[in-house]
Amino acid sequence: METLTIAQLGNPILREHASPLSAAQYQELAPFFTALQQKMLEHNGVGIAAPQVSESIRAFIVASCPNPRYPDAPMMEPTLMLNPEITWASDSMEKDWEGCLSIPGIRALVNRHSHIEVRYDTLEGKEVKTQMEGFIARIFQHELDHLNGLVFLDRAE
Ligand SMILES: O=C(NO)N[C@@H](Cc1ccccc1)C(=O)O
Ligand SMILES: [Zn+2]
Repeated sequence: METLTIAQLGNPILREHASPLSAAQYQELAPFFTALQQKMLEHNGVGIAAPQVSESIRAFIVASCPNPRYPDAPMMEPTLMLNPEITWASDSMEKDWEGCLSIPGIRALVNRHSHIEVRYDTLEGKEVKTQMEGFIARIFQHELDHLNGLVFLDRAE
């Protein structure tokens, strides 16, 4: 697999509806997911979606951590989420600043659900159901948008 490059806004791949993964694909994609996380870290990202490196599949990494781009971000273990879905979202919304590795140098205020319940599969094929709030819920919603051909500017207030 050649080195990954991050697609920039204007690249049609960012506007595609990404394809679901079959569980048979999970393990064979392990090297790709390692490269995806590395690419995110190289850019001080707190999340990254597969379509951003031109792989239109339903997978992303949520990896909130304090870094130069988001000094106040909460700490969490970087988590690979396969075939992720929101199963419940609060009526309450909150606005906060977002950026995107595909739209460098631009931040915008985006309204997101304050609390969500989600499901996703792990690389080992285990289904995880959990709830998220605040900045981590925000990152999840931002990444899920990428799987559906949306970017944060589409929702900027
Ligand atoms: O472009 C991506 N992910 O798609 N990375 C974003 C993730 C993100 C999402 C929501 C709020 C802040 C930041 C980043 O700036 O690290
Ligand atoms: Zn993004």
